[in-house]
Amino acid sequence: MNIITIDGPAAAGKGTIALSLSHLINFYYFNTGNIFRYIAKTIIDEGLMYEFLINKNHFNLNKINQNVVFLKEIPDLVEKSILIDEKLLRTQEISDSSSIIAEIPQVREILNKAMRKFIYDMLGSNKVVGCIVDGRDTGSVLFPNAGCKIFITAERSVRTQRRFEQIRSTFTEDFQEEIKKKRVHDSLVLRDSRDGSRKRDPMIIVKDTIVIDTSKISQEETIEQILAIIRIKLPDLSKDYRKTVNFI
Ligand SMILES: Nc1ncnc2c1ncn2[C@@H]1O[C@H](COP(=O)(O)OP(=O)(O)OP(=O)(O)O)[C@@H](O)[C@H]1O
Ligand SMILES: Nc1ccn([C@@H]2O[C@H](COP(=O)(O)O)[C@@H](O)[C@H]2O)c(=O)n1
Repeated sequence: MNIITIDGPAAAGKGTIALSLSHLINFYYFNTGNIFRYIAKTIIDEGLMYEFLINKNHFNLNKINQNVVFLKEIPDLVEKSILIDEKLLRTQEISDSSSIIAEIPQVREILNKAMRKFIYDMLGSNKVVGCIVDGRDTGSVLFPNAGCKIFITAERSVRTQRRFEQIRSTFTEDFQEEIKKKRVHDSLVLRDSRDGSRKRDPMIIVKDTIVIDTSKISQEETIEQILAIIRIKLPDLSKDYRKTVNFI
């Protein structure tokens, strides 16, 4: 199956690498984390986060139905999360909240179904050669039959530094929160812990996955390594793309 999954902990570089790679091999790129972030933003915007926190396992998802038609129009939800300005989803508050929301089995069930359908429809439409999907459980749960599974990681201190610099450089003053490295670090620790220990679909490395530690290598080197893996894992694709300079 022409699906490449890239999983890994927060700020490991999944999104950056997946996006560059998608341009190089002409795959559609889908960031599953943005879906969880979009739900978190909606719950926060509706003023329901407190209620969600104190009532986590019994939170009535229909409560946010009025504005996002959460349960009725799931495909719409995926579309909406794609269309939204990504900067709005990248605040510290949303990062933290999304991993809390992602612990709820009902949320995962609904979103997994919608995301799978979206990607299969995309592949079935023949508009794209393949899809790159990144997240935490894309190789283990979402697309266990993916042709190529990568797990990108990096030491926590490296990830903290990368995220800190990313926030500082990306956000305009309007979105700028008071950024403290300790806050960024603490948030990563918490998210890693929640994502790795939740009962439903935790972040794990399944056996047919190739792990790349990017702590000491550049983005370019990481991409080179992944292209080499793709050549082996998706040989038919490399045949189709023999003429594509970057892929040979
Ligand atoms: N060798 C590297 N590989 C990947 N990203 C790197 C590397 N060096 C620096 N970065 C930077 O690290 C930052 C974090 O990357 P990115 O946002 O892609 O992480 P992520 O794993 O998708 O995070 P999250 O899961 O929290 O969304 C980016 O600013 C990226 O440019
Ligand atoms: N497949 C996924 C993707 C994401 N999550 C949760 O969403 C949070 C935000 O994701 P980012 O990739 O944008 O950082 C993340 O911390 C996870 O809790 C998930 O559970 N499964």
